Amino acid sequence: MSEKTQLYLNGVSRSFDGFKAINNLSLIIERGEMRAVIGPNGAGKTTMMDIITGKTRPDTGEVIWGEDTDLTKVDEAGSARLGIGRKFQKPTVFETHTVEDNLHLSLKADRSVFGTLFHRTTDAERARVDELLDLVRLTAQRDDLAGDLSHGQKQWLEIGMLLAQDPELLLVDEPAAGMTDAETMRTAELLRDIAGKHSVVVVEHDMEFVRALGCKVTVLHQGAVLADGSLDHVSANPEVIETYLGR
Ligand SMILES: Nc1ncnc2c1ncn2[C@@H]1O[C@H](COP(=O)(O)OP(=O)(O)OP(=O)(O)O)[C@@H](O)[C@H]1O
Repeated sequence: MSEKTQLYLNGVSRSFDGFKAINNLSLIIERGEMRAVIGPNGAGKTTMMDIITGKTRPDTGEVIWGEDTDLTKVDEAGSARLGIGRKFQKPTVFETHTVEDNLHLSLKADRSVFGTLFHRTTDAERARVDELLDLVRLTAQRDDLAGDLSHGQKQWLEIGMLLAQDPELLLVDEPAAGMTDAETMRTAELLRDIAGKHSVVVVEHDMEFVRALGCKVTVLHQGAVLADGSLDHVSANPEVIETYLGR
């Protein structure tokens, strides 16, 4: 494993009632890399993310974080503490709080309740919130209630809330689902801005969006890697066309 490796999956399998949802899956994500994961329904994309975050234990195989941390021994809270942030498909923001307060609350999330109650916002925290607002394209909406944002804006806010925790890896599940075309393209730009500083793994079905991400693509099928490389490279693969793109 090289020093650049952030996440290493080797020979990972997981069955549910005899059905192999993940079947000898191997994958390496480098530090700062963005990777798109595509594949038909039931290919194992969600199960793969469940295994990375410690929600699901693999039956066999290695899941290593950084140099030598065994993620198969860690639960979801533990993986979050290690620096793995996960964005589920449905946005979960504090609807009755402003956009800005949502970000402040996320910065403080690792404090005890007592600490949060008596905490005074520091200049450094204010600067960090400004930076996050800018990054997630919500500076103009900072005083709006999160509940009043569009679906796409809520997704960006939640990405900002995860970034407030400064994760080393961000797992993002179908961010473009339900977005307008313009929001979809802005989301791709946003994720491109985040990559480099953070590793980003994006599960997605929208091929226009995947193209806009401009990153390496991994095609999952029946719980294993069917192909990987550039979108053009995997799109020309006859097996990928047969099992996924040609449908
Ligand atoms: N907890 C579980 N119990 C039983 N079967 C499960 C469980 N989790 C996943 N599976 C099965 O494992 C297979 C892979 O599912 P998974 O959700 O990982 O696929 P996916 O690639 O994310 O699909 P989609 O694109 O539809 O979200 C499916 O056949 C699913 O029914």
